[in-house]
Amino acid sequence: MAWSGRLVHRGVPGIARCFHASSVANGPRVLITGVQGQLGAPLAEELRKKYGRDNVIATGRRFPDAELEASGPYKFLDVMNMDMMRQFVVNHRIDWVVHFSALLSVIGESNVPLAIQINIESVHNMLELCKNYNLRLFLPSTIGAFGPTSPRNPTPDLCIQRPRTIYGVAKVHAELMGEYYNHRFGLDFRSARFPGVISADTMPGGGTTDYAVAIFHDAIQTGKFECYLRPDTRLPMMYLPDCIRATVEMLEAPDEDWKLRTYNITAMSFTPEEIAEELKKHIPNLEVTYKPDDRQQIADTWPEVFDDSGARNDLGWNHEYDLAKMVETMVTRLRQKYGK
Ligand SMILES: NC(=O)C1=CN([C@@H]2O[C@H](COP(=O)(O)OP(=O)(O)OC[C@H]3O[C@@H](n4cnc5c(N)ncnc54)[C@H](O)[C@@H]3O)[C@@H](O)[C@H]2O)C=CC1
Ligand SMILES: CC(=O)[C@H](N)C(=O)O
Repeated sequence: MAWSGRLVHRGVPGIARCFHASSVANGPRVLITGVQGQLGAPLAEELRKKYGRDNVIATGRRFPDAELEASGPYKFLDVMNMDMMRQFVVNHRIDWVVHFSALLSVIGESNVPLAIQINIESVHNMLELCKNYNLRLFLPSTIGAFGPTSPRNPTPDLCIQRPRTIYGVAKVHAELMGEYYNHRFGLDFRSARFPGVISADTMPGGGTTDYAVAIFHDAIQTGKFECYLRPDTRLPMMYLPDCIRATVEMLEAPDEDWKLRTYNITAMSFTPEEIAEELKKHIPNLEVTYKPDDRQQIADTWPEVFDDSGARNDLGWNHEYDLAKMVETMVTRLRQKYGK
Protein backbone atom coordinates (compact mmCIF):
# COMPACT_ATOMS: atom_id res chain seq x y z
CA MET A 1 0.00 0.00 0.00
CA ALA A 2 1.37 3.43 -0.87
CA TRP A 3 0.91 5.72 2.07
CA SER A 4 1.32 9.45 1.82
CA GLY A 5 -0.49 10.90 4.79
CA ARG A 6 -0.99 10.85 8.52
CA LEU A 7 -3.23 8.18 9.95
CA VAL A 8 -4.68 9.16 13.27
CA HIS A 9 -5.03 5.88 15.09
CA ARG A 10 -7.92 5.57 17.47
CA GLY A 11 -7.12 2.22 18.99
CA VAL A 12 -7.62 -1.39 18.01
CA PRO A 13 -11.26 -2.15 17.14
CA GLY A 14 -12.80 -4.37 19.77
CA ILE A 15 -10.17 -3.80 22.42
CA ALA A 16 -9.68 -0.05 22.40
CA ARG A 17 -11.27 1.51 25.43
CA CYS A 18 -13.96 4.12 25.28
CA PHE A 19 -13.13 6.93 27.66
CA HIS A 20 -13.90 5.32 30.96
CA ALA A 21 -15.19 6.60 34.27
CA SER A 22 -11.72 7.73 35.39
CA SER A 23 -11.16 9.66 32.16
CA VAL A 24 -8.67 12.51 32.10
CA ALA A 25 -11.32 15.14 32.92
CA ASN A 26 -11.37 13.71 36.45
CA GLY A 27 -7.59 13.43 36.59
CA PRO A 28 -5.58 10.88 34.63
CA ARG A 29 -4.68 7.44 35.90
CA VAL A 30 -0.92 7.16 35.50
CA LEU A 31 1.33 4.11 35.25
CA ILE A 32 5.03 4.63 36.05
CA THR A 33 7.47 1.85 35.12
CA GLY A 34 10.88 1.31 36.73
CA VAL A 35 9.80 3.21 39.82
CA GLN A 36 12.62 1.90 42.01
CA GLY A 37 15.20 3.97 40.13
CA GLN A 38 16.41 7.49 40.82
CA LEU A 39 13.43 9.33 39.28
CA GLY A 40 10.42 7.01 39.75
CA ALA A 41 9.40 7.40 43.40
CA PRO A 42 9.79 11.22 43.44
CA LEU A 43 7.64 11.49 40.32
CA ALA A 44 4.99 9.19 41.82
CA GLU A 45 4.92 11.36 44.94
CA GLU A 46 4.44 14.56 42.92
CA LEU A 47 1.76 13.12 40.64
CA ARG A 48 -0.13 11.72 43.64
CA LYS A 49 -0.29 15.19 45.16
CA LYS A 50 -2.00 16.39 41.99
CA TYR A 51 -4.17 13.46 40.88
CA GLY A 52 -4.74 11.45 44.05
CA ARG A 53 -2.87 8.63 45.75
CA ASP A 54 -4.67 5.78 44.00
CA ASN A 55 -4.56 7.32 40.51
CA VAL A 56 -0.81 6.85 40.21
CA ILE A 57 0.38 3.26 40.05
CA ALA A 58 4.05 2.69 40.72
CA THR A 59 5.48 -0.48 39.16
CA GLY A 60 8.72 -2.40 39.19
CA ARG A 61 10.20 -5.86 39.47
CA ARG A 62 11.44 -5.85 43.06
CA PHE A 63 9.83 -5.93 46.51
CA PRO A 64 8.89 -2.34 47.38
CA ASP A 65 10.60 -0.91 50.44
CA ALA A 66 8.38 0.19 53.34
CA GLU A 67 8.33 3.84 52.24
CA LEU A 68 7.34 3.04 48.65
CA GLU A 69 4.68 0.58 49.82
CA ALA A 70 3.18 3.11 52.22
CA SER A 71 3.13 5.91 49.66
CA GLY A 72 0.48 4.41 47.33
CA PRO A 73 -0.31 1.49 45.02
CA TYR A 74 2.73 -0.52 43.95
CA LYS A 75 2.49 -3.50 41.57
CA PHE A 76 4.89 -5.94 39.94
CA LEU A 77 5.25 -5.20 36.23
CA ASP A 78 7.88 -6.52 33.84
CA VAL A 79 8.08 -4.23 30.82
CA MET A 80 9.30 -7.11 28.67
CA ASN A 81 5.98 -8.94 29.14
CA MET A 82 3.46 -7.48 26.69
CA ASP A 83 0.54 -9.67 27.85
CA MET A 84 1.08 -8.60 31.42
CA MET A 85 1.21 -4.93 30.38
CA ARG A 86 -1.98 -5.20 28.31
CA GLN A 87 -3.82 -6.74 31.26
CA PHE A 88 -2.39 -4.10 33.56
CA VAL A 89 -3.50 -1.15 31.42
CA VAL A 90 -7.05 -2.51 31.10
CA ASN A 91 -7.46 -3.68 34.70
CA HIS A 92 -6.19 -0.38 36.08
CA ARG A 93 -7.84 1.85 33.44
CA ILE A 94 -4.60 3.65 32.65
CA ASP A 95 -4.58 6.98 30.74
CA TRP A 96 -0.91 8.02 30.80
CA VAL A 97 2.28 5.94 30.87
CA VAL A 98 5.65 7.22 32.11
CA HIS A 99 8.20 4.67 30.92
CA PHE A 100 11.25 4.95 33.18
CA SER A 101 12.59 1.37 33.03
CA ALA A 102 16.05 1.45 31.49
CA LEU A 103 19.70 0.50 31.91
CA LEU A 104 21.77 3.70 32.16
CA SER A 105 24.91 4.41 30.14
CA VAL A 106 27.56 2.60 32.19
CA ILE A 107 25.43 -0.42 33.13
CA GLY A 108 24.28 -0.64 29.52
CA GLU A 109 27.86 -1.00 28.27
CA SER A 110 28.44 -3.83 30.75
CA ASN A 111 25.48 -5.86 29.39
CA VAL A 112 24.63 -4.87 25.83
CA PRO A 113 22.12 -7.71 25.13
CA LEU A 114 20.12 -6.79 28.24
CA ALA A 115 20.30 -3.09 27.33
CA ILE A 116 18.89 -3.94 23.89
CA GLN A 117 16.00 -5.76 25.57
CA ILE A 118 15.17 -3.15 28.20
CA ASN A 119 16.03 0.02 26.27
CA ILE A 120 14.84 -0.97 22.79
CA GLU A 121 12.44 -3.94 22.95
CA SER A 122 10.47 -2.60 25.91
CA VAL A 123 10.08 0.68 24.02
CA HIS A 124 8.48 -1.22 21.13
CA ASN A 125 6.09 -2.79 23.66
CA MET A 126 5.21 0.61 25.10
CA LEU A 127 4.66 2.24 21.72
CA GLU A 128 2.31 -0.53 20.59
CA LEU A 129 0.49 -0.60 23.90
CA CYS A 130 -0.03 3.17 23.99
CA LYS A 131 -1.05 3.25 20.33
CA ASN A 132 -3.59 0.43 20.75
CA TYR A 133 -5.15 1.79 23.93
CA ASN A 134 -4.86 5.47 23.01
CA LEU A 135 -2.61 6.38 25.97
CA ARG A 136 -0.26 9.34 26.40
CA LEU A 137 3.36 8.16 26.61
CA PHE A 138 6.20 10.07 28.29
CA LEU A 139 9.57 8.43 27.71
CA PRO A 140 12.69 10.37 28.72
CA SER A 141 15.75 10.60 26.52
CA THR A 142 19.14 11.90 27.60
CA ILE A 143 22.18 14.03 26.79
CA GLY A 144 23.66 10.59 25.98
CA ALA A 145 21.60 10.57 22.76
CA PHE A 146 24.32 12.79 21.26
CA GLY A 147 27.80 11.73 20.23
CA PRO A 148 31.26 12.96 19.23
CA THR A 149 30.06 14.41 15.91
CA SER A 150 27.27 16.45 17.55
CA PRO A 151 28.00 20.09 18.37
CA ARG A 152 28.93 19.95 22.06
CA ASN A 153 28.77 23.57 23.20
CA PRO A 154 25.96 24.29 22.80
CA THR A 155 24.03 21.20 21.65
CA PRO A 156 20.72 22.17 20.00
CA ASP A 157 17.54 20.07 19.79
CA LEU A 158 18.09 19.21 16.14
CA CYS A 159 21.60 18.19 15.07
CA ILE A 160 23.67 15.10 14.24
CA GLN A 161 23.01 12.27 16.73
CA ARG A 162 25.48 9.41 16.41
CA PRO A 163 26.08 8.28 20.01
CA ARG A 164 28.74 5.70 20.88
CA THR A 165 26.94 3.86 23.73
CA ILE A 166 24.12 1.34 23.45
CA TYR A 167 22.23 3.58 25.88
CA GLY A 168 22.50 6.52 23.47
CA VAL A 169 21.71 4.44 20.39
CA ALA A 170 18.60 3.06 22.13
CA LYS A 171 17.46 6.55 23.11
CA VAL A 172 17.86 7.89 19.56
CA HIS A 173 15.83 4.88 18.43
CA ALA A 174 13.14 5.68 21.01
CA GLU A 175 13.03 9.36 19.99
CA LEU A 176 12.64 8.48 16.31
CA MET A 177 10.11 5.71 16.91
CA GLY A 178 8.03 7.99 19.13
CA GLU A 179 8.10 10.74 16.52
CA TYR A 180 7.16 8.21 13.83
CA TYR A 181 4.25 6.79 15.88
CA ASN A 182 3.06 10.34 16.50
CA HIS A 183 3.20 11.24 12.83
CA ARG A 184 1.85 7.93 11.52
CA PHE A 185 -0.68 6.91 14.18
CA GLY A 186 -1.34 10.08 16.18
CA LEU A 187 0.27 8.63 19.32
CA ASP A 188 0.63 11.30 22.00
CA PHE A 189 4.37 10.72 22.46
CA ARG A 190 6.34 13.17 24.63
CA SER A 191 10.01 13.10 25.47
CA ALA A 192 12.63 15.23 27.24
CA ARG A 193 16.36 14.78 26.87
CA PHE A 194 17.44 15.09 30.49
CA PRO A 195 20.98 15.91 31.64
CA GLY A 196 22.58 14.21 34.66
CA VAL A 197 20.10 14.35 37.54
CA ILE A 198 21.31 15.11 41.08
CA SER A 199 19.17 13.93 44.00
CA ALA A 200 19.48 13.69 47.77
CA ASP A 201 17.13 10.79 48.64
CA THR A 202 17.41 8.41 45.68
CA MET A 203 20.66 7.06 44.25
CA PRO A 204 21.56 7.03 40.55
CA GLY A 205 21.48 3.69 38.75
CA GLY A 206 24.85 3.37 36.99
CA GLY A 207 25.41 6.32 34.69
CA THR A 208 28.28 8.52 33.55
CA THR A 209 27.01 11.52 35.53
CA ASP A 210 26.71 9.63 38.86
CA TYR A 211 29.84 11.33 40.27
CA ALA A 212 27.81 14.51 40.74
CA VAL A 213 25.68 12.70 43.34
CA ALA A 214 28.46 10.59 44.89
CA ILE A 215 30.60 13.67 45.58
CA PHE A 216 28.02 14.95 48.09
CA HIS A 217 27.73 11.68 50.01
CA ASP A 218 31.50 11.19 50.22
CA ALA A 219 32.22 14.85 51.00
CA ILE A 220 29.77 14.96 53.88
CA GLN A 221 30.63 11.54 55.30
CA THR A 222 34.43 11.50 54.84
CA GLY A 223 35.58 14.92 53.59
CA LYS A 224 37.24 13.17 50.62
CA PHE A 225 36.17 12.25 47.08
CA GLU A 226 37.91 10.40 44.26
CA CYS A 227 36.42 11.43 40.91
CA TYR A 228 36.39 9.05 37.93
CA LEU A 229 36.29 11.98 35.47
CA ARG A 230 38.97 14.57 34.67
CA PRO A 231 38.58 17.86 36.56
CA ASP A 232 37.70 19.79 33.37
CA THR A 233 34.93 17.47 32.10
CA ARG A 234 31.92 19.72 31.55
CA LEU A 235 28.46 18.11 31.48
CA PRO A 236 24.88 19.43 31.66
CA MET A 237 23.06 18.68 34.94
CA MET A 238 19.89 19.43 36.90
CA TYR A 239 18.57 19.05 40.43
CA LEU A 240 15.86 16.42 40.89
CA PRO A 241 12.97 18.76 41.83
CA ASP A 242 13.50 20.63 38.55
CA CYS A 243 13.54 17.32 36.66
CA ILE A 244 10.30 16.16 38.30
CA ARG A 245 8.60 19.51 37.67
CA ALA A 246 9.74 19.44 34.03
CA THR A 247 8.25 15.96 33.67
CA VAL A 248 4.91 16.98 35.17
CA GLU A 249 4.76 20.15 33.07
CA MET A 250 5.58 18.20 29.92
CA LEU A 251 2.94 15.59 30.74
CA GLU A 252 0.34 18.30 31.19
CA ALA A 253 1.29 20.68 28.34
CA PRO A 254 -1.36 21.01 25.61
CA ASP A 255 -0.47 18.85 22.61
CA GLU A 256 -0.60 21.85 20.25
CA ASP A 257 2.36 23.46 22.11
CA TRP A 258 4.62 20.55 21.09
CA LYS A 259 6.46 21.64 17.94
CA LEU A 260 8.93 18.75 18.40
CA ARG A 261 8.25 15.42 20.09
CA THR A 262 11.58 15.50 22.00
CA TYR A 263 13.07 18.59 23.65
CA ASN A 264 16.39 19.25 25.38
CA ILE A 265 15.90 20.17 29.05
CA THR A 266 18.63 21.43 31.36
CA ALA A 267 19.43 23.70 34.29
CA MET A 268 23.22 24.09 34.57
CA SER A 269 26.57 22.86 33.25
CA PHE A 270 29.66 22.34 35.36
CA THR A 271 32.93 20.42 35.65
CA PRO A 272 34.04 18.27 38.62
CA GLU A 273 36.46 21.06 39.53
CA GLU A 274 33.67 23.63 39.57
CA ILE A 275 31.28 21.59 41.72
CA ALA A 276 34.16 20.82 44.11
CA GLU A 277 34.88 24.58 44.43
CA GLU A 278 31.22 25.26 45.18
CA LEU A 279 31.15 22.43 47.76
CA LYS A 280 34.25 23.84 49.46
CA LYS A 281 32.20 26.92 50.37
CA HIS A 282 30.33 24.54 52.73
CA ILE A 283 33.08 21.98 53.43
CA PRO A 284 36.34 23.98 53.27
CA ASN A 285 38.61 20.99 53.98
CA LEU A 286 37.18 18.84 51.18
CA GLU A 287 39.92 16.91 49.32
CA VAL A 288 39.12 15.85 45.74
CA THR A 289 41.41 13.61 43.71
CA TYR A 290 41.01 12.51 40.10
CA LYS A 291 41.41 9.03 38.65
CA PRO A 292 39.67 8.92 35.25
CA ASP A 293 38.38 5.50 34.17
CA ASP A 294 36.33 4.15 31.21
CA ARG A 295 33.50 6.56 32.00
CA GLN A 296 35.73 9.42 30.79
CA GLN A 297 35.46 8.07 27.23
CA ILE A 298 31.68 8.29 27.40
CA ALA A 299 31.66 11.77 28.94
CA ASP A 300 34.06 13.02 26.25
CA THR A 301 31.41 12.32 23.58
CA TRP A 302 28.49 13.99 25.38
CA PRO A 303 27.28 17.60 25.25
CA GLU A 304 29.08 20.11 27.44
CA VAL A 305 26.35 22.74 27.34
CA PHE A 306 22.77 21.92 26.40
CA ASP A 307 20.63 24.38 24.43
CA ASP A 308 17.10 23.96 25.78
CA SER A 309 15.69 27.18 24.30
CA GLY A 310 13.11 25.13 22.36
CA ALA A 311 11.48 23.85 25.56
CA ARG A 312 11.74 27.30 27.15
CA ASN A 313 10.03 28.96 24.15
CA ASP A 314 7.43 26.31 23.25
CA LEU A 315 6.58 24.78 26.64
CA GLY A 316 7.50 27.56 29.07
CA TRP A 317 10.26 25.49 30.71
CA ASN A 318 12.38 27.31 33.30
CA HIS A 319 14.73 25.84 35.89
CA GLU A 320 14.78 26.93 39.52
CA TYR A 321 18.11 25.51 40.77
CA ASP A 322 21.49 26.74 39.55
CA LEU A 323 24.79 25.29 40.81
CA ALA A 324 24.99 27.39 44.00
CA LYS A 325 21.38 26.77 45.04
CA MET A 326 21.56 23.06 44.23
CA VAL A 327 24.79 22.59 46.22
CA GLU A 328 23.47 24.47 49.23
CA THR A 329 20.23 22.43 49.24
CA MET A 330 22.03 19.10 48.79
CA VAL A 331 24.46 19.87 51.61
CA THR A 332 21.63 20.81 53.97
CA ARG A 333 19.60 17.68 53.10
CA LEU A 334 22.54 15.28 53.42
CA ARG A 335 23.86 16.83 56.63
CA GLN A 336 20.42 16.11 58.12
CA LYS A 337 20.45 12.57 56.71
CA TYR A 338 23.93 11.73 58.04
CA GLY A 339 23.59 13.75 61.24
CA LYS A 340 26.76 15.77 60.38
N1 LIG B 1 18.88 9.74 36.22
C1 LIG B 1 19.40 10.45 35.24
O1 LIG B 1 20.41 11.15 35.42
C2 LIG B 1 18.75 10.44 33.91
C3 LIG B 1 17.76 9.55 33.60
N2 LIG B 1 17.20 9.55 32.33
C4 LIG B 1 16.17 8.58 31.98
O2 LIG B 1 15.12 8.59 32.94
C5 LIG B 1 14.60 7.27 33.12
C6 LIG B 1 14.65 6.92 34.59
O3 LIG B 1 15.99 7.02 35.00
P1 LIG B 1 16.49 6.54 36.44
O4 LIG B 1 15.37 6.50 37.39
O5 LIG B 1 17.68 7.34 36.74
O6 LIG B 1 16.96 5.04 36.10
P2 LIG B 1 17.48 3.91 37.12
O7 LIG B 1 18.53 3.12 36.45
O8 LIG B 1 17.76 4.52 38.44
O9 LIG B 1 16.17 3.00 37.24
C7 LIG B 1 15.68 2.21 36.18
C8 LIG B 1 14.69 1.21 36.74
O10 LIG B 1 14.30 0.32 35.67
C9 LIG B 1 14.01 -0.92 36.26
N3 LIG B 1 13.95 -2.03 35.30
C10 LIG B 1 14.97 -2.63 34.63
N4 LIG B 1 14.50 -3.66 33.91
C11 LIG B 1 13.15 -3.69 34.07
C12 LIG B 1 12.09 -4.52 33.58
N5 LIG B 1 12.29 -5.55 32.73
N6 LIG B 1 10.81 -4.29 33.98
C13 LIG B 1 10.54 -3.27 34.83
N7 LIG B 1 11.52 -2.46 35.35
C14 LIG B 1 12.80 -2.67 34.96
C15 LIG B 1 15.15 -1.09 37.29
O11 LIG B 1 14.79 -2.03 38.26
C16 LIG B 1 15.25 0.33 37.86
O12 LIG B 1 14.42 0.46 38.99
C17 LIG B 1 15.47 6.35 32.25
O13 LIG B 1 14.80 6.11 31.04
C18 LIG B 1 16.72 7.17 31.99
O14 LIG B 1 17.30 6.85 30.76
C19 LIG B 1 17.61 10.40 31.36
C20 LIG B 1 18.62 11.29 31.61
C21 LIG B 1 19.22 11.42 32.90
C1 LIG C 1 22.65 11.45 31.75
C2 LIG C 1 22.08 10.11 31.84
O1 LIG C 1 21.32 9.73 30.98
C3 LIG C 1 22.47 9.20 32.94
N1 LIG C 1 22.59 9.89 34.20
C4 LIG C 1 23.80 8.53 32.64
O2 LIG C 1 24.82 9.12 33.01
O3 LIG C 1 23.79 7.48 32.01
